[in-house]
Amino acid sequence: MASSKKIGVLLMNLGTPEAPTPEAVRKYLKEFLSDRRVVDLSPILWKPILNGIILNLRPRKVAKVYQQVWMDEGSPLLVLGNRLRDGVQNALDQLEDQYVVASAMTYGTPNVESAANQFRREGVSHIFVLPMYPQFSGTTTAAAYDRLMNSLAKCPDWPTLNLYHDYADHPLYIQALAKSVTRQWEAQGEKRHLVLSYHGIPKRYVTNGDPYARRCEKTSALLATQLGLNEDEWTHVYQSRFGREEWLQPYADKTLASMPASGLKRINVISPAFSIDCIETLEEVTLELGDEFKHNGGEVFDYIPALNDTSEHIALYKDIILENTVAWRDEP
Ligand SMILES: C=CC1=C(C)c2cc3[nH]c(cc4nc(cc5[nH]c(cc1n2)c(C)c5CCC(=O)O)C(CCC(=O)O)=C4C)c(C)c3C=C
Ligand SMILES: [Fe+2]
Ligand SMILES: [Fe+2]
Repeated sequence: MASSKKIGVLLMNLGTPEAPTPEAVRKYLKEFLSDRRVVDLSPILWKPILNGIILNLRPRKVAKVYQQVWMDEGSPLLVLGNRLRDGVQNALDQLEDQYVVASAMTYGTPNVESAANQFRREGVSHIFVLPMYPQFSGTTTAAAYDRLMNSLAKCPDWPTLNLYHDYADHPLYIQALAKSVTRQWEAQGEKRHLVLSYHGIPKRYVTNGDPYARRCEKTSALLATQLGLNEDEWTHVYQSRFGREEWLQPYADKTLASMPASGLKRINVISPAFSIDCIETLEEVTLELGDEFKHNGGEVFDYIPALNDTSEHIALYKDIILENTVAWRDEP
């Protein structure tokens, strides 16, 4: 007999400003950049830099960038993330009426408290938490879990929880990325050198034990194998450097600037660390890195979109969810 137990699925992502305005961006950056998982410097050192310099200069500049990518319904990270959430809910509903899929951001809204209220209303007793980061990092996945635990710290009773680690090497994730690449190659009528550009983190974090770089390298190697690429047909880089210390290398901007001189003038760029397109992919990769490449002699640059709400992405999330909740489904 089918169980009547309700299982919650909590999709967690980073967070995004509520509006493309300097005020909203300031509020967002203040919360995000005050998290010591993200910037681990001593608050005595970091607070004056954050409050005195960054939060005075960056919001106006970054708000203009958000204005360039903003959608009618809101920030791309939120809008496209909601579409994926709805797609996953529909896919699960076709199997059984047992799952409630909600999304929450680590910073800003919707937050874990609003998701918890939805779960409570729907009688959810078991929650599978799926951070939307394919490669685990303390700066993202663990920060999401810190946020969840802080919320639960005030709770006298807990749901049963299953916290997912990551899916950097999940076969359906690699297949979904490969499908995106081949779809792009078919549409453009040629196969090009493939740049895999990941969001960076400070190199020191990896030296101190963050597995992120290792997980990114794993994804790249598996995708290259899946696509049958030789070593000289793909390049692994890190983008989004922030601040003065050394971040993971090779840097995307420097690498792309040097490619045309070595004969690589027609490229595709994919950003596997982003499950959903956002300011970092729509502006930093598509516009900034594209310009950098072309200013240095590059001829053709095309970004391959994130998996967003494609059927392959929905199938991947559905598979992860079903596999990790199988024991709960059959409980009386
Ligand atoms: C300052 C340190 C930062 C670390 C470490 C970092 C890690 C990290 N971030 C993502 C995913 C996203 N980052 C996004 C935006 C963003 N990231 C940083 C800084 C760090 N990220 C900043 C300051 C910003 C805001 C924009 C800016 O001011 O430049 C986003 C997009 C949010 C959006 O609204 O669109 C995502 C997603 C990963 C995966 C990661 C490490 C693994
Ligand atoms: Fe970031
Ligand atoms: Fe950036």
